[in-house]
Amino acid sequence: MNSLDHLFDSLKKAQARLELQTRHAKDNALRSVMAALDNAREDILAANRADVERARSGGMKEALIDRLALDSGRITGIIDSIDTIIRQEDPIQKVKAGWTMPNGLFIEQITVPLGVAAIIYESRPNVTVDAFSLAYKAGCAILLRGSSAALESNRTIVRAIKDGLSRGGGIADAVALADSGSRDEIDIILNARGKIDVVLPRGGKELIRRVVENARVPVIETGEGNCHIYVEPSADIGNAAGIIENAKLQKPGACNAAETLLVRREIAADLMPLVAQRLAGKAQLRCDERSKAAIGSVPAGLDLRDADDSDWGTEFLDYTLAVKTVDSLDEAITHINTYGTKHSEAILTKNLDSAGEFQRRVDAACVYTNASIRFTDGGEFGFGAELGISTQKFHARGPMGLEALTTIKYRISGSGQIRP
Ligand SMILES: NC(=O)C1=CN([C@@H]2O[C@H](COP(=O)(O)OP(=O)(O)OC[C@H]3O[C@@H](n4cnc5c(N)ncnc54)[C@H](OP(=O)(O)O)[C@@H]3O)[C@@H](O)[C@H]2O)C=CC1
Ligand SMILES: N[C@@H](CCC(=O)OP(=O)(O)O)C(=O)O
Repeated sequence: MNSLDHLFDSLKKAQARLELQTRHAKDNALRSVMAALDNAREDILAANRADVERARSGGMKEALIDRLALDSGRITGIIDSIDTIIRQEDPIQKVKAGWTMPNGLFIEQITVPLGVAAIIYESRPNVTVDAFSLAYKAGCAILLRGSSAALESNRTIVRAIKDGLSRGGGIADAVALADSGSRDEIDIILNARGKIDVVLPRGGKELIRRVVENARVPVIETGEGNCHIYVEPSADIGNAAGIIENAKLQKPGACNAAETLLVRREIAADLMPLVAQRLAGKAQLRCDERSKAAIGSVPAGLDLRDADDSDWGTEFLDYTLAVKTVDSLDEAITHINTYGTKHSEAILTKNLDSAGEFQRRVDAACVYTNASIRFTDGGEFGFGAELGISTQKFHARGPMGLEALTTIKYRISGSGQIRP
């Protein structure tokens, strides 16, 4: 018996009941959770302030504090995302395909919940609500293991969720928080074969390595985002500068922020001065020799450094952008396929052939033409929320919403057939 066994048991029992709930019952329970979170707003903010203070005094950098910190507006956004999930179709018991065999057997492929899920995630309190809401709607019980940096926020949020479920006729045991703050519980989760049906690690390299090397339960990996923007000679310079600024500055601590800009030689002298101007005083540029020269006179406040080779493989998660000049589309694609993490990649171009080649050859979950890679997000894709962004290829890829929490079952109806 380990410290989480009682949770595994109650989650399993709760999941068996949840799987049989109608859409109406699940949506009512989720509506009640919305109200409970709204009622708990001040408590959540107070708990979050304590987490933020602790994180700040522990030296967490500001881009990551921004991920952890809540304010009333963010709480409203979190509550609204539940409403979007409520409005989504029930993903369970959907007939995906059906056919009759020559012997009269009627075979249907129907969607069913994955079962009991566990998610290990970063210091983002919104994920606590997003992961729970998606799981509940998909008929999955969920064990939440958020970062110890967000412990107080998560405890308060999960208390409110359970309260909402109880008041709304839902199944409060379908959600649990692993809250010892110790990483020992992660090892217990990874070994919970037969108790946990799937583990979703959502975080950086070290977490993913530990999970992949030690898990005895099925895993859907998410991964770090070393994401690129590649600008072709035909790109609209004004649009390109706006997209680069957005992809770097809008949320630099997010996995879908841009880390390296690849600029084609022919456009470097036009684009780089504009990029330098837009990022001066806001981000550090780490340029190779040619992109540095293309900036010309350095605008006031620009933090300009020389790039070194280790920058191409670095996810800065900060106000830092590496810049490299490339001579061809092929060089850009090769660079991305060498250093990228198969997350989100963009080409900015008016040339449809280049766009097509980029989208076919770049090996990533999300490939964009002429848009910011910051859109890689379940909410932005219309899923209401996300469990994370899968950067591997099995079961789910890219932002994972309700469908990622389902699998299929074959339902076969006969009239006495036996196999000859
Ligand atoms: N693709 C995607 O969907 C996402 C990717 N990311 C990536 O995650 C990274 C940023 O997240 P970050 O804040 O660093 O989160 P971390 O990877 O540091 O932490 C995430 C969770 O994993 C735990 N953890 C971290 N390292 C280990 C380890 N070695 N063994 C066991 N558990 C561990 C943490 O526990 P604790 O802190 O409590 O010890 C926390 O609960 C970036 O690389 C980003 O790109 C982030 C979110 C989504
Ligand atoms: N999809 C999210 C980013 C994914 C995510 O959570 O990343 P991270 O900020 O690294 O924890 C968003 O667009 O904000």
